[in-house]
Amino acid sequence: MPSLPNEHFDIYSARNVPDSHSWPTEHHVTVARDSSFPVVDISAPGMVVAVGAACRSWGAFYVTGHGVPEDLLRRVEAQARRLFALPHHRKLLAARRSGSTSGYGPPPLSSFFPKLMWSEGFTLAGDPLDVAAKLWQDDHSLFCEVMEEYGKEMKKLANRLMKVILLSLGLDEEKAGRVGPVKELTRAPSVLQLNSYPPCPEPDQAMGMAAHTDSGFLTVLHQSDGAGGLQVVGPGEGNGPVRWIAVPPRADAFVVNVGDLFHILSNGRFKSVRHRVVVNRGDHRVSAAYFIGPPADVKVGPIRWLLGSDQGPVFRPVTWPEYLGIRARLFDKALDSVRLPGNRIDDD
Ligand SMILES: O=C(O)CCC(=O)C(=O)O
Ligand SMILES: [Fe+2]
Repeated sequence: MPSLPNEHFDIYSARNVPDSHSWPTEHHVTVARDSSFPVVDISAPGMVVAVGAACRSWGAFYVTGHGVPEDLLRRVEAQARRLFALPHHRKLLAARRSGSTSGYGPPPLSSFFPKLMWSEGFTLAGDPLDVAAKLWQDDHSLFCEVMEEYGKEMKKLANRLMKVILLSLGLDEEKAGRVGPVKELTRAPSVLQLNSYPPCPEPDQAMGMAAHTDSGFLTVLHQSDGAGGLQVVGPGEGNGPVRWIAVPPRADAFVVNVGDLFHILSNGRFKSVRHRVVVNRGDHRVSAAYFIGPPADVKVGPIRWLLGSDQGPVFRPVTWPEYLGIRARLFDKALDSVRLPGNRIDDD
């Protein structure tokens, strides 16, 4: 594991980027702002169509009108910063163990890359106390309260978003409520990933988080104010060079990403968005990514109401853990490996 103490290089006090963290330059291609990156106010009339269009073309959008109190966002960020400010040896007390999702360590996707990333994270899967009690003996109640409150708000928002997105696929209210994996969302695990990207003396050489798609249904991401760093691949991938588009922080918005399981559920209609994080010289960025997915025992396949005589299922059904197992072996070839032969995706 890259975070073993004897291999530890402290990215918080680094004066240069060592070879272990130096990424080849093809990882730093074209970056542009794109004013057509979708912004959807989910409290506004007519937003169902806008959400659907965003999921099809970008697989990501800013969501505003979400109702999550600003004050809670500030408290989450403050607690995340307090966590990352702990000395490395203390953080290691909550190190992510193999076979477990929770805990401290490099980004979970690190094992797929030969170079180390300029970030670290805490994964809170289930009760935040499991992690917090290892770090603070008496002083964890505020951290836990804030993360639990945030988890509840995120679950509410997630359910709302899932419903809207299903309506955008043309399902009526009754059918949207009957889609198996979605109906079961209330017993789905909550997974919150807190990420820390310290300032980097040579940002062009380092990588905050390498390009990937998320595995679940949706990710709801809050990023701290400042220089930003999140980039997504814009529409039109496959026709010419990849266009990495910056998605800077907005105080009034979360970024929503469509993940691989929603790509499967929508039978390929929605794009599972490739994204990455670059770092900067002056700003210590933190983010909180809330992952929404089905309970472990629920199989996810294309929604049957989306299938017809001219459109068969493009993917075979998989559970989330099964899919994570496939990703652990194949990483970005995982979706292809659950694709059924002979069916293709219609591009809208
Ligand atoms: O920090 C960010 O903006 C993105 C984090 C992310 O992509 C992830 O945790 O999967
Ligand atoms: Fe991600």
